Amino acid sequence: MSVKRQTVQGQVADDNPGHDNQGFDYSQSDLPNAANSGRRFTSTKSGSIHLNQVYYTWNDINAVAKVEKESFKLPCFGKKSDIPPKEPKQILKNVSGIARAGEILAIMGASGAGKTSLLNILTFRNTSSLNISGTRMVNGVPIDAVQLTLISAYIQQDDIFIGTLTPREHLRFQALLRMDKEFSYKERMRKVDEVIKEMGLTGCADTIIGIPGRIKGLSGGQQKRLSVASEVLTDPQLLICDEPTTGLDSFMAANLVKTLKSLANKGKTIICTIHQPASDTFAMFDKLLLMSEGRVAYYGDAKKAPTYFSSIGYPCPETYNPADFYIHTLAIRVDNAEECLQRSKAICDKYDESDNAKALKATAFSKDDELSKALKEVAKKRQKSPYKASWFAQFRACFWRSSITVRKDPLVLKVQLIQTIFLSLVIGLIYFGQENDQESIQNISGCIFMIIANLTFSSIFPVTNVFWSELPVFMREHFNGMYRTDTYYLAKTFAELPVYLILPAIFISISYWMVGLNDDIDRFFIAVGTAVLVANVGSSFGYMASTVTPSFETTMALAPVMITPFMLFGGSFLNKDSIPVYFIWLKYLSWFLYGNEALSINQWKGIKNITCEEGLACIEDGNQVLDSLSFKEDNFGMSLACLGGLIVVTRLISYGGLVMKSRRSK
Ligand SMILES: Nc1ncnc2c1ncn2[C@@H]1O[C@H](COP(=O)(O)OP(=O)(O)OP(=O)(O)O)[C@@H](O)[C@H]1O
Repeated sequence: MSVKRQTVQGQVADDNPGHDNQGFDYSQSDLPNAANSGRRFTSTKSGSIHLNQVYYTWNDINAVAKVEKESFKLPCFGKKSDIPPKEPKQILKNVSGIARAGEILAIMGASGAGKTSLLNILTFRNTSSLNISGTRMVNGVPIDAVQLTLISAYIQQDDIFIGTLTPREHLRFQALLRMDKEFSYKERMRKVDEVIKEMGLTGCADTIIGIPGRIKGLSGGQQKRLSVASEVLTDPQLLICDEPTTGLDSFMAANLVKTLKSLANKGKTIICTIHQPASDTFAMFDKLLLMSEGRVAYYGDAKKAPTYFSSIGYPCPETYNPADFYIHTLAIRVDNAEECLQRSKAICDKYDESDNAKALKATAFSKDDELSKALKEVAKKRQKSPYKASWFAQFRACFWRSSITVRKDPLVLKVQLIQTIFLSLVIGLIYFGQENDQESIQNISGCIFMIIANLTFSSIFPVTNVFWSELPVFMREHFNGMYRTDTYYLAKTFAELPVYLILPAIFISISYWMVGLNDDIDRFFIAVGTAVLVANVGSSFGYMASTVTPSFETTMALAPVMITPFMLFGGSFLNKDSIPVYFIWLKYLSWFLYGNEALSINQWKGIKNITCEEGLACIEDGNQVLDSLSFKEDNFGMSLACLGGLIVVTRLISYGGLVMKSRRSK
């Protein structure tokens, strides 16, 4: 059979290698060359490029794990000695392949074959620990990480969403931030509706996505389709999926691959790694790249793989799922490693000599200077600012999404509201109906401490929970250039503000009158204002503790330890003037102290004639109460200002922590 083969600079040569080429053949008209007529790509002012067809090729990819020089200290001399470096490990060896428009290429192999490493290299992600050589080209143009992101979408294995949104809300948010500036709001919303239909999400478009273990929502298959839908919104011509069917049952997996197939049929180029697909799923793949021990064991037409394996002495039994057969044949079993390694080597050597490998090597594109220039120009723009939406548009979209979370996440509003009402009633009942007498002095002091402690704890822990559950979403979206850290953080702060205004107000409104605190209405409103400030210091402290610690567990372990000194030096357990000199700095950071001082002044200022039983040493008026606590009336304004200052400082530290977290993830 005559095979038309693409040669360097786009000339076509007739080639008859003597037997059927087992994998693929390209004719010149198949490949998007500069010589082809018509527009091959379009670029927009806002920094996007759209290729009509994407052919992604990679040639002779070699990857070697970087060897870190280790050293140890000799125990007696404290001198560092070098340990001889380990042998560098070759992860990938001369891996070549091509993913072409209109097809799904499946990358398969046993565990440890090198699939993830290859996908990481193809997507320019997580490769800092590898030394890489070889070329990666799109339509014959060598590309870098930024250029690849201009024309491709990467669907990661784990689906990460804000679980309180519905798919429609999620897609709207994506459309607002990821579609080009040229699209109007109406067009974006129309596109969202189109994608919902295209991805088969109509039935669940307005169902909550769900949070595992907390809120029941979409099935695994629906979530995966939503991940694909989020990427399809921007109409990328190349879709790279990391194990899209993992965690799905065979029916859902087949459904998902069907969706990918329909995208391929529209001219998109699809690459996916896949773990042991069922036979009906496998049948939908166009091309197959089988890997073993970091080498290519087969590249070519998926349907022709059985013939190829038969021709090299490994016929797939008729009743066997071909995918299982290839993986078993190429797997390195621990109990029989030597034989498996030899078999893997023999199969990969045979592939290297095969017509497929030769045809792949000979495939070349004519130089497309125009595309190369356009990619460079657009990438340069994107490097300057990766964001498609303006600062204000980012803020608006993030604010909109955070407001939905505030409204719908039970942890943010419902649970906190119930908690607030319950705790304020408990405090109200414990300290119910205080009179203007000697006993009330101690009781009110305890009540004020309880109010501050409750406002603090009920603000810190919900913030911490929500922050850590949202962090992966923020990391991924920020990494993908959807929004800046400051817009996200500011929008979130403003969206949550009503919660930290309303809940402390409810708390004080209930407990204040039950306890019988100062009945001057102005004093009540001042107490509400002070409580709002304390609750906001609490929530800001929650953000700070979360952003400066490395994990949720660490935050939960350290937050109480961090709060305790501020609580101890809050003026309730230890008189303000008795704080040891070496801890004095802590009192200036204690919102317990500022809150206590402000609420105590608000309560006792101007109170005369506190009832006293005859013959006992009594505190006679409010001023004496304040003196006994070492609080000064003049400090009232300063205490409120310090609470405000603490909010600003802790928010700024939290922002810094978030910036550091987002930088580390890159
Ligand atoms: N940075 C690295 N340093 C050292 N070894 C590495 C590194 N990255 C990958 N490897 C090794 O390379 C081999 C291939 O790993 P890779 O994760 O690519 O395999 P895989 O086919 O994706 O496997 P799985 O299906 O189990 O995820 C493994 O033996 C792995 O331990």
